[in-house]
Amino acid sequence: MIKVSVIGAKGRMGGNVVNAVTQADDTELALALDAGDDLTQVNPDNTDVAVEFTVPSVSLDNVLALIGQGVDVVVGTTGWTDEKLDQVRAALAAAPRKDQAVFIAPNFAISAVLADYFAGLAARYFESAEVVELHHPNKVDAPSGTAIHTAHTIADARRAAGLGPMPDATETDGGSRGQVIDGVHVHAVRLRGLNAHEEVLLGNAGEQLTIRADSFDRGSFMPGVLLAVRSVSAHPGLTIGLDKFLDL
Ligand SMILES: NC(=O)c1ccc[n+]([C@@H]2O[C@H](COP(=O)([O-])OP(=O)(O)OC[C@H]3O[C@@H](n4cnc5c(N)ncnc54)[C@H](O)[C@@H]3O)[C@@H](O)[C@H]2O)c1
Ligand SMILES: O=C(O)C1=N[C@H](C(=O)O)CCC1
Repeated sequence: MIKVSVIGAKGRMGGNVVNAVTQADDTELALALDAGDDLTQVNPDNTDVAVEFTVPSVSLDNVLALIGQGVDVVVGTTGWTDEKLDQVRAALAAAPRKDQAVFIAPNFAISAVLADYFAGLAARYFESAEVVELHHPNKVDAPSGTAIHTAHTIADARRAAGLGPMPDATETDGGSRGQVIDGVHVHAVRLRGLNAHEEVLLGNAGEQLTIRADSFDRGSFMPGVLLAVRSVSAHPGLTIGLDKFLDL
């Protein structure tokens, strides 16, 4: 049995992870912690893998503390920057165990992982590409971590193909053209009734390809979370993206 502690256990995602870990045959719930709880309770005696779903403002500190406690960590919280990732790598280099592992996924839903992958395959064939992400209005960050990741995926593919900037005659923009991430426009919608959705629009003269992923409920993330829990310890160091654990 894999002993799993959940950080952010009272949250929308953390609560689902508690249930998923309790119900799976090969995992058992160790500690369920939330804001105000002492993370030093989490240690290799009671925990193999800690799963962290909190808020972007606290996630880095939590992950650094968990690394220091000697456990492997699966992270779903958004808000990761290159600087924060470097701090995780440095902490892993100084970790109590030399084979310690941290896994971070912008999105654990197979539909979203594949949408990102397909966008990377398609991007080099199109003049234009934009990302629209649509989420529930309780989400605190915009654009979504998934959309930021997809924008970089598209930009990397365009660079590798030698594509230049996208056509765009816009001269005035009060914000309507969205946030530009790595040269890709990203638009965020917050709407009651939605959960987590992403559309990648790719255009050429006279044609369009749309790649869309919809997570209608948070259960859609749980197979990916469990896959990460089962896989993380075999991948020492920092790994980013569920595609690394899939045979794509
Ligand atoms: N990777 C994915 O597939 C995926 C899917 C859904 C959501 N998310 C991300 O996961 C994060 C959480 O989303 P949510 O909808 O569950 O949010 P939420 O607000 O429902 O839950 C966050 C929880 O974290 C707790 N928390 C706050 N500070 C804490 C601290 N210092 N220590 C421990 N717990 C603390 C809160 O009390 C709350 O219970 C967000 O960043 C969201 O974007 C990722
Ligand atoms: O509901 C959220 O919040 C989600 N956050 C992640 C993101 O920002 O990409 C994943 C999708 C759901």
